[in-house]
Amino acid sequence: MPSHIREIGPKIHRIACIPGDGIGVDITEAAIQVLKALAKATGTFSFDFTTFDWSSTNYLERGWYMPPDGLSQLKKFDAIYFGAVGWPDVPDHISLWGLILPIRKALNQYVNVRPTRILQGTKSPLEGCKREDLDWLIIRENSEGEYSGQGGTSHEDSEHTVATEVSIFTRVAIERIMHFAFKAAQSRPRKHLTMVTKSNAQRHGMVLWDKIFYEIAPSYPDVKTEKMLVDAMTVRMVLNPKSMDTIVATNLHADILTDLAAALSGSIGIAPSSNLDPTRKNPSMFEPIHGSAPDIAGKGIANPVGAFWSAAEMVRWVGEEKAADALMKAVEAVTARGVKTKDLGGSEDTNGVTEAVCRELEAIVTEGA
Ligand SMILES: NC(=O)c1ccc[n+]([C@@H]2O[C@H](COP(=O)([O-])OP(=O)(O)OC[C@H]3O[C@@H](n4cnc5c(N)ncnc54)[C@H](O)[C@@H]3O)[C@@H](O)[C@H]2O)c1
Ligand SMILES: O=C(O)[C@H](O)[C@@H](O)C(=O)O
Ligand SMILES: [K+]
Ligand SMILES: [Mn+2]
Repeated sequence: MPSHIREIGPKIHRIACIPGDGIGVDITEAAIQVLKALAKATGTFSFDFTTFDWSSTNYLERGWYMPPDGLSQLKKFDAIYFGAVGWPDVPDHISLWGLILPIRKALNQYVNVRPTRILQGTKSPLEGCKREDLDWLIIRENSEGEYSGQGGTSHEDSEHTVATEVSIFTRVAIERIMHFAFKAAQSRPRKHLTMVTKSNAQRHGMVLWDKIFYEIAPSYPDVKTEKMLVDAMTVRMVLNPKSMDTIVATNLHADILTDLAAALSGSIGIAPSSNLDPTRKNPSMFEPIHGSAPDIAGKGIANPVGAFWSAAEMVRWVGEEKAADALMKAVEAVTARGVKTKDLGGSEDTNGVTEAVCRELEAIVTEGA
């Protein structure tokens, strides 16, 4: 189209979908259904979905997860929606390093944003924990640390086997994640940032991590800061959830803490994540934090709420704030009515929850128009 001709009609957001494996497929399908309903109800934008069949099943047949130009194909999209990768017949390090990790790294998605809340009509397994007592935003370093992929194995299959798994911490990556975390903390009412570390035992990388946190803190004088060792952090999350707000942690620490956070908020099935390239030079990627759940795959019972919440974050990232709010409102209206999957104590299946959210969306958007 010549540049002087303005595009007419609703805005189109081009989304790459990678359902992957197991329940990744079920929940991506559910998310696409809900996103289509959202676009239809608002009438002001639409999605153009392209699905990529990059999965463990196809890896076993083809010998690759992504084709050689896979990453450059993804770069053409406005955002990426991801299900889950990993299946028992492929070693987990092959699947993770074949698909999700190269995308996060090559597309410079150096932040992983993982919010935790207790949704309406659901409850925490913690006795007496009210909805307002647990509201966290966990900022995960998403490019290096324990996930740098450095190391190797020598003398394999012998009694002298040596394997190293080297964590890498760079000033550049620590500075950018800390700035992101401080800004995130600043944007929330409590303006409180907890830095998670293990600098008592890990005396190089983690010490640099702490040092840069304290170097950067004075640039955000309105943010209250504190430091927590990761082991003590697990105790505090369980015993005193109310005492925390925004949290910044390394790649591995935040991976583990966010599964715990999800469980404390009711279920791993509700937790969303955004793999962001804050520079916006590359598309960002949105996925629930859970994996492919082989134990429940193919049964149609996976909780799609984490997938919908991730989809809402994607909608917000591409600039449709009002639509993102409407989607979350619809999800919570549905959970509030008790329309929930088994992991949340309900009796609905994936499809039942998905259709309820689609119906709710129409009502909410019409009401708000
Ligand atoms: N980003 C990713 O794609 C990602 C994330 C985590 C794990 N994995 C991979 O997934 C595979 C399985 O890993 P795992 O079993 O450790 O973790 P998992 O998150 O897949 O499952 C853990 C438990 O939570 C339950 N669960 C997860 N999501 C649910 C949902 N939406 N609704 C209801 N219950 C749900 C599962 O049934 C299981 O009992 C492995 O291959 C792993 O490497 C991938
Ligand atoms: O990053 C990881 O460890 C896995 O992809 C998964 O566990 C996740 O949390 O994204
Ligand atoms: K996932
Ligand atoms: Mn994880």
